[in-house]
Amino acid sequence: MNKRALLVGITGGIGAGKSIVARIFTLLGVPFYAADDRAKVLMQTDEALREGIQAAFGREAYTSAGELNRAYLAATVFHDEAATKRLNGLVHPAVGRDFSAWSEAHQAHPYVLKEAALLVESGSYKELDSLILVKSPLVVRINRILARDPQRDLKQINAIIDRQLPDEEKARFAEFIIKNTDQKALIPQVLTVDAQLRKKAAERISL
Ligand SMILES: CC(C)(COP(=O)(O)OP(=O)(O)OC[C@H]1O[C@@H](n2cnc3c(N)ncnc32)[C@H](O)[C@@H]1O)[C@@H](O)C(=O)NCCC(=O)NCCS
Ligand SMILES: Nc1ncnc2c1ncn2[C@@H]1O[C@H](COP(=O)(O)OP(=O)(O)OP(=O)(O)O)[C@@H](O)[C@H]1O
Repeated sequence: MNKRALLVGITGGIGAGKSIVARIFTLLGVPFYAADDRAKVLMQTDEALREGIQAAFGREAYTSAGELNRAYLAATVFHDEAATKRLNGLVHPAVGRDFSAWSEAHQAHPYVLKEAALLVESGSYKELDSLILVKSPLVVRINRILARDPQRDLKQINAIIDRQLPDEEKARFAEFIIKNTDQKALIPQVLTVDAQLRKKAAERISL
């Protein structure tokens, strides 16, 4: 008998709508781990990680007040594939450890959700039981990010897109696809996926 909560990933390219979809799951009572947000907290609070980031990217990676200098890091890494890889190599292991501890504390639920832009790229989807891909047309994503992130220009958004796998590649690893376009309502799609995941979790327990 396996009573462990299913580990479910939710991924998608920049601006696809992962966070908005994840918020609907949280309204259904599903525990939710926002890896991109946790990454920033860990970059701030994990001393070994801070030192690694400063050694790789210089003292400017943190402000004089000790805050993570996101604008500097974004400008430094996203236009440079090797630099992005170096940052990922420092941050992703710390996030992996943090997620393991978090998911251990939520075992009583049928399933938990881990949201991250890079679940496929980082290979961490292999440690999950299921993957949801949130998809939106590229032009819609770009316009949403231009509206959401005034600090980012089109050049930086395109650089970020270049650092991520295209949806067609990600879709090969996804069990569920949620389409976030103006043509398709999100809530019914989330309800369908939630019902299927609860069924999958219940079937595992009865095995
Ligand atoms: C470089 C940082 C500080 C820039 O912060 P900023 O607030 O400007 O951007 P934000 O984090 O909101 O990222 C914007 C979008 O870029 C994409 N993105 C973020 N990190 C990466 C990355 N390493 N590679 C490719 N795309 C990325 C995501 O779609 C994300 O939503 C930040 O993105 C970061 O710390 N990235 C490394 C951590 C990471 O890999 N996070 C993602 C998975 S855990
Ligand atoms: N269906 C929608 N209708 C209206 N606005 C939307 C819709 N989906 C997403 N948005 C808006 O588009 C922006 C991007 O969505 P969201 O932050 O959920 O994307 P994300 O995939 O989490 O992006 P990132 O990878 O950058 O974190 C947000 O401002 C969000 O409110």
